[in-house]
Amino acid sequence: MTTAYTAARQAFTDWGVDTEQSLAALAGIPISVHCWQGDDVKGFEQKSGSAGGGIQATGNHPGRARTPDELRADLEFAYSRIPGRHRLNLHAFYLDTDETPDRDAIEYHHFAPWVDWAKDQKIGLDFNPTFFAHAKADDNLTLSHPDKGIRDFWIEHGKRSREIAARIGAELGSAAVNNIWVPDGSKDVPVDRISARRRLESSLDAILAQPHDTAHLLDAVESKLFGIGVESMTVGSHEFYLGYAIRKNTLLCLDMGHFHPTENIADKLSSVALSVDRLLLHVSRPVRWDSDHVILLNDDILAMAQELVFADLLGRTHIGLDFFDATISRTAAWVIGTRNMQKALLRALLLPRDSLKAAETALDYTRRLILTEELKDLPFAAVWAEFCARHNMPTGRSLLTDLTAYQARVAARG
Ligand SMILES: C[C@H](O)[C@H](O)[C@@H](O)C(=O)CO
Ligand SMILES: [Mn+2]
Repeated sequence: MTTAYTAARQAFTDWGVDTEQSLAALAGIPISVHCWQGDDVKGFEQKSGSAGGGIQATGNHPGRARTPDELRADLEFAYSRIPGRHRLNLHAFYLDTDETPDRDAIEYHHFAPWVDWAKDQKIGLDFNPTFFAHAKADDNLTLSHPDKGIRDFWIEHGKRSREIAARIGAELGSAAVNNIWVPDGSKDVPVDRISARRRLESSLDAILAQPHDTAHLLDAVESKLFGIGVESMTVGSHEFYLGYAIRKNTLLCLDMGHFHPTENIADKLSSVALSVDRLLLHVSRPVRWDSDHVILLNDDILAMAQELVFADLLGRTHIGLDFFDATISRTAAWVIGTRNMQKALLRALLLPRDSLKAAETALDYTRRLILTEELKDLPFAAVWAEFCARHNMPTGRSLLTDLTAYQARVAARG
């Protein structure tokens, strides 16, 4: 225990906060790290083609992972510099096999090497069907496509993804969150929105018809506002999926890049939490659009973490990350982004929430303001440093050295 932590512990104790309790709570919060930051959302199918679907990884920093083994090596390094025990969020087009199944023919054995690896790493796995980066998604329509043949192809992909995710959850003894996001939308103003939305709803119903043990599989649906090439209408809008999640009892995925730039996503948590049982977050940082920038320890992330803690939502929220920056080291992006989410959660856990809530309940907004501003000077960093020390994790210059050295080792990949 460092002297800085001892002093910090006393400072928080003076505010009625037990830092040991906060550290223990943080250690129990898994973050689902997204595989697709490691290779710029390209996947490992033996097919060409960009991500499409209105998402875009920009940049060409050397060192992109090109194979499952390279991606797992990068992930192992990243997890070795992130305190705590976490999860991997895997997309269906990251299959690890010499076979070349089409999306409607994927099977569990195509992902078994990932499950074996997750067992060795003692991490959980989450899953995502991949409804983009495929010729049958070139119209930016999949589950809502007017052509039944195309819808049936994607429905089969969705069904198989659930089967695979459920098997993964059973194998690892930890429910896999299977998150459905489709890029469906239109570049220009449509004239028949409701038909597209009825087709999407019907396709989702077909995918979700097969019941699964929620100890193995948790179904999530992810809304969006727009994408590149689908600027005028997204079939799976927030309103569509909020209603769908309530009626079908699925998780609702809120991605921080999927709303108008002025919207406060943290504010949505307590509202949707009154109607849906469980939530999935894609913590991201939009810059002018859904640009998927690496998250900073900024007000948006701090507000998200504070809502999770103050509204007591940690127990029913799965925290996933979603950003892909190809202009920097991809392993550094994972490490910095995940640690920033942890820092934000720790800061929220270290706040005297009862005192803050009491001031608000008493309508004593002066006291609330004095508290919120004075509390910003508390020694949060010393408690974070203690958390890292207890997990034998580097900070500051030694973290910089480690991240730089690893990137130098993979840069030769080109
Ligand atoms: C790769 C993911 O499915 C994708 O990022 C999705 O979650 C999303 O946010 C699309 O904008
Ligand atoms: Mn997302």
